[in-house]
Amino acid sequence: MHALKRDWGTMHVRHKGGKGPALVFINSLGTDLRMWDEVCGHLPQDWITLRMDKRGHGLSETALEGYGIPELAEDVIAAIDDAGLASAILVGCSIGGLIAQHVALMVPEKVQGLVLSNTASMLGAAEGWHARIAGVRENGMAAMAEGILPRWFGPKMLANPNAPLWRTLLARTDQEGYIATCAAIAGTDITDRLGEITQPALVFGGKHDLATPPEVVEALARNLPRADLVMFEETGHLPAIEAPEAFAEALVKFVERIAK
Ligand SMILES: O=C(O)CC1=CCC(=O)O1
Repeated sequence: MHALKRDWGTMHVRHKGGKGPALVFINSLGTDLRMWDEVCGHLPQDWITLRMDKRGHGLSETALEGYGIPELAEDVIAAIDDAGLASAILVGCSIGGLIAQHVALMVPEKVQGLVLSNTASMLGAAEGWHARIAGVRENGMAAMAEGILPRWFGPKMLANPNAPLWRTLLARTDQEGYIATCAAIAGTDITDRLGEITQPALVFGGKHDLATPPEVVEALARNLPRADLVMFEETGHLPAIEAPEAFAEALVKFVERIAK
C-alpha cells in the first residue's frame, strides 16, 4: 500500500515488484482496486503488478471537478513513473479501458500493449451520464447502486452470494467523486484517434454486458489497428470479477505473446 501525492490529493496505489512483465490495472466506475484481486491471484508470482484507486474511489481522496479522462490518465502515468517502470502493459476495465487508451495516446513509449475489458472509445451518450448525475444528486448513491448491478453482472454472477458486496462498495463510493467521474466520461470521445493506437491489444467483451454490449466492444476491436477480441459467454460488464480465472488465462496468453 502506497500513498502517492498528486496536485489534487493523495492517491492509493499498490505495487507488487517482481521480475516482470509489468501490468498496470485500471478499475471501472464505482469499484476500487480490489476488483483485480482474483485476477492477480491467477497470475505468475514473479510478474509485476501496479494497481490504483481513481480519484474519488477506494482509499484515494476526491478531486471535486475540473478534470477529464486526460487528467485521470496523468494519474496513471504518475503511478507508473513512481513505480520506476519504463513501460508496462495496461489492463483497463470500462472507464479504466478508456483511460488506458488515453495513456497509450499520451505516452506511447510507456505502453507495451493494452488489455481493454468491456470498454469503448466513447462510453455512451452524454445525456445518459447527465441523467445519472442528476439521479445521484436527487436520490443518493445507495438508490442508484440497486439499479446498476444488472448492468454490471450477468445472470450467473447476480446469483452469486458475493454480488451484494460489490453493490455495497458502489453505494459507499464518495458521491462527489462518482459524479465528477461520470462528468469526465460524458465529455469524452476518441473514436477518431483509435488508428493511432498501434500497440497490440486484446479486447474483452461479455455476452450479457448491458453497459458496453457486444457490438460496442466488437467495434472497438475492429477500429484498433492490432486488436484481438475475446467474447465471454457468461459474463456481463465486469469479467475480472465474474470470471477471474478465464480472464487471467486469456491475459497471460496475450502477455506471453507480446512481452519482450
Ligand atoms: O456503471 C455503469 O453503468 C458501468 C460503467 C460505465 C463506465 C464504467 O466504468 O462502468
